[in-house]
Amino acid sequence: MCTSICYSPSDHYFGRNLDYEIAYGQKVVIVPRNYEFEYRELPTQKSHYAFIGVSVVNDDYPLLCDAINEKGLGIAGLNFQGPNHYFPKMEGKKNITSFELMPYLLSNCETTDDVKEILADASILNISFSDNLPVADLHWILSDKSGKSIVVESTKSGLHVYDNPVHVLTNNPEFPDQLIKLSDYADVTPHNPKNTLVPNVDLNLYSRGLGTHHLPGGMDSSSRFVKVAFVLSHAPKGKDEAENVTNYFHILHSVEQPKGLDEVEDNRYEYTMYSDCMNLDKGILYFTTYDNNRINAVDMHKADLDSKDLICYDLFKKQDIEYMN
Ligand SMILES: C[C@H](CCC(=O)NCCS(=O)(=O)O)[C@H]1CC[C@H]2[C@@H]3[C@H](O)C[C@@H]4C[C@H](O)CC[C@]4(C)[C@H]3C[C@H](O)[C@]12C
Repeated sequence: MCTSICYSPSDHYFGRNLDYEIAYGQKVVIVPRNYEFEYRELPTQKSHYAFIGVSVVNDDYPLLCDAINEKGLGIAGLNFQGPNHYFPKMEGKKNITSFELMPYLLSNCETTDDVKEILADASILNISFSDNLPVADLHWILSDKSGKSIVVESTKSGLHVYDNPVHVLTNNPEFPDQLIKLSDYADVTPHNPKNTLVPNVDLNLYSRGLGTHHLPGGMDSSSRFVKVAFVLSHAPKGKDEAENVTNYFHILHSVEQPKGLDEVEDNRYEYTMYSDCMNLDKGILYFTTYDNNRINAVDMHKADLDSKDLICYDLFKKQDIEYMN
């Protein structure tokens, strides 16, 4: 399972929990403006907007998991196995493979409105990056620094772009169905509940937090969608960058998966491998990993963004405990 959010207290903070059981050797990667992109069915691009994200690098190609560009547009790919459907090459359409979608949009768009325009005549092409890598069944959340979010899904009925008023995405089912399920929890509240059950009886509200009694807590996609939408929508605004980044990670970590709870096959468990937080306004990527709770950061504007070569930083680190005595 994975969860992605955009939190907008003043600046806009975008990112995700990547929950899975297979490590692909992801790194933090900066793709500078003059790194050349060759597409399968679109013209080669010698220069474009720069971006930063988490990526697998294969044959010097950035296979992105999530990233933001220098104009403040963010995108993350989350598993969507089942409803997902990609297409063979279609005449009269922009044919974009699933692994090209992120670099193509980040290279060419500043806002989610630009993305809607560019995808109006697009189709996702069913081609893998190489014979030894499977096609990833994904849907995508995109957010921009004006505070808008959208979701892109390719299903048998075609390519769909939905406005995302809750700024949250998890996995199945399709996005409109996830939104509908929020109604089942419309009365969940941070306040202690009013007794409307037996108003004539003086109930002993025996605990704090009873307004969240019905909030789901499962690892499944729908439960995480509802829980993180609630946590995000009630999150406080911090007074500075450090406070906002701290708030952001508390929101995402409210739906993180510890090892041992989500068995995907005998004795093999999905867990939250990393969580990232990308400031869309400042171009800084913050991250924590399963084994390292410290918040690490990479600022894209401190790198040479006019370079032609990928710039990589380690993502997975050892635990870093500050012993006090
Ligand atoms: C597994 C990741 C999604 C995490 C997620 O949504 N988990 C929920 C699982 S489930 O619903 O409960 O089954 C996805 C997100 C981005 C994906 C990667 C990116 O698409 C980049 C390449 C694309 C290649 O085709 C496959 C390797 C790959 C490196 C992908 C591996 C894997 O599919 C990733 C890492």
